Amino acid sequence: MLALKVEKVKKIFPSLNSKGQEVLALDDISLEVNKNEFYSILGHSGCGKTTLLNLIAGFEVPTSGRIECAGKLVNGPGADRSMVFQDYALFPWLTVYDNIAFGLKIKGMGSSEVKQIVTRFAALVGLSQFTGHYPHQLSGGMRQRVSIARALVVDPTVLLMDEPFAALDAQNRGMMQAEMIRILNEESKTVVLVTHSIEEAINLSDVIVVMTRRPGRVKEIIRVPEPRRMVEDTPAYLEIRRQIRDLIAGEHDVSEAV
Ligand SMILES: Nc1ncnc2c1ncn2[C@@H]1O[C@H](COP(=O)(O)OP(=O)(O)OP(=O)(O)O)[C@@H](O)[C@H]1O
Repeated sequence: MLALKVEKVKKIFPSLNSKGQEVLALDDISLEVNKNEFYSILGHSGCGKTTLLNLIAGFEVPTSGRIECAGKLVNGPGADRSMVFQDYALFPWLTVYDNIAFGLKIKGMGSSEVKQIVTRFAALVGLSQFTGHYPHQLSGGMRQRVSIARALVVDPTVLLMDEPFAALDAQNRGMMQAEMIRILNEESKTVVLVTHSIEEAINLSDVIVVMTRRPGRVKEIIRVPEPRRMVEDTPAYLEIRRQIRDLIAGEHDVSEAV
């Protein structure tokens, strides 16, 4: 079953400068993401990865083409798509409990049901002991777990993640990748992740989309042979990493505008 369909999407941004040049950010992007598949988007800086996520989230509108989530046309933000941001975007004045509960309360859910769901997801991300803490009392990795729990409680059709672990040091980053695999094993989800890390994409994904430089187009779609079970430094791992590195390195640095 298709969770997400991106069909021939183009995005042109109006000029930000006095020269009046519009920016063709994305061109002819088509993707079909099945339920419970994990997609990663890789590509050079400025190729439109965040723009693609923002279009799927409904924060931006495509110039042409269409996006469907579970068969429904995306025409604005919705609870069927939640986003995890690099900078966590937590509410600093709310406790971990209230940050996680936020989307449920907005839906008007009663407090006993909210408590049941928040307790379950706080445990899922390993924060049961910290529900009374405020974000400033947590490490970066813990804040990102709150952000992931907050995104998951509303049971989105698609979880969108924009470089969620980029602000973490290498050790925490590795830990969060392992956590993500554990969470997805317990709570199957359709995910679209934007990352700059080839290794992160290989470790987490079923499918890796390599984009061209701007205007961002789909350059190659690669299926990971053993999703979430690839062992680093084995020949299969090194081969897929080489393939992706070559694809990205093969993109020349030419700026284009329309
Ligand atoms: N609101 C906007 N108005 C004008 N141009 C924009 C806007 N948002 C993005 N762009 C341009 O669109 C292109 C794609 O930007 P985007 O942030 O999606 O790239 P990215 O691949 O996510 O980059 P990075 O990896 O550096 O985060 C860039 O040239 C950017 O300057």
